Amino acid sequence: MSQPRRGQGPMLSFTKMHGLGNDFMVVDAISQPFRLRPDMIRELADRHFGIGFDQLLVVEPPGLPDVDFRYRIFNSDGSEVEQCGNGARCFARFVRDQRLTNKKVIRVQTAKGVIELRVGRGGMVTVDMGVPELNPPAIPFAADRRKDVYTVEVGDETVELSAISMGNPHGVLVVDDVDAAPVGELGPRLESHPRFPARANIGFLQIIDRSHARLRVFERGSGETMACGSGACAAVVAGCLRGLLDSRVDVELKGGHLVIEWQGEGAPVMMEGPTASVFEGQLRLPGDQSPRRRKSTRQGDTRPGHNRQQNRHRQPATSKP
Ligand SMILES: N[C@H](CCC[C@H](N)C(=O)O)C(=O)O
Repeated sequence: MSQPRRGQGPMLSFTKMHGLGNDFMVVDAISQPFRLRPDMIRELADRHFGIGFDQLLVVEPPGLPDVDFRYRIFNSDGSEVEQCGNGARCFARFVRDQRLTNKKVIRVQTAKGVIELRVGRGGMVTVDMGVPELNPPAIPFAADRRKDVYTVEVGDETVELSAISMGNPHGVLVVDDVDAAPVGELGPRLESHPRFPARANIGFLQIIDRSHARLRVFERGSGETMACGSGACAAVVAGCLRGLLDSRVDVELKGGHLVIEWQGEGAPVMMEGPTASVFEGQLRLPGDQSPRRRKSTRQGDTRPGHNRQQNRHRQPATSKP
């Protein structure tokens, strides 16, 4: 890991937050200029040489008439993605803490649509995560037709998983014991499996009873996290599709509990959980904000989830000045 370049650019204010230990650097890009290339995001995400976070969340002015903010999400590998459930709850708390709004029902535009955040008491936030997408091409997942459970070859193994999009792609396996689940071995192999052309978040779901479950998630672009909000939503959808869960489920993750509700196909998934604001900080951005010339001229796909390490030529994560 190269040492972070000494900053010569402007100071950037940020807030460190988390939802059940899924942690975020949150930036108000409305009140301050903000440009970060994927390589800079990776440096800041590093838990030894940088700030350390699973995702960077960016608050931008709305791009649609009936929306309060635009919500951009970057994984620790620098890839920009479509959804972050734990991040959405922290986003709602952040924009109120920073006095960017005093609304208690906040509509935000993500890369894949509009979600609604409802601020409750004591840092609790409920998010309408939208209607889950089950049609393979829209997930995206390679399959000749839609099924509740797919059989996927992984090396010389065969696994059964559900494929669901919550705006971002998820694969969900049902296991007997999450503590014994091969998250570290199978997670990365499925995250980058060819049947998930935009990669995927991989959930390992243990059913306790019809209204209680345990879950671990190997996240796309960040590895295993303490919690994954969109992953909990996808897991409950998978459990319901398999006839294993009822419509309201307490999901226990490593970092704590989320309550997920889904009334069935065509209905949105509702997620309720806590938020925490840990500290505020400032950093001096590197002065060199122009896109860096790289030896490899490989042009990567700039769609969410496609920005892998070797693709350095994405447009920097910028907000309109
Ligand atoms: N790694 C995810 C984004 C963050 C999702 C997670 N932190 C959540 O709470 O939903 C992806 O690449 O789609």
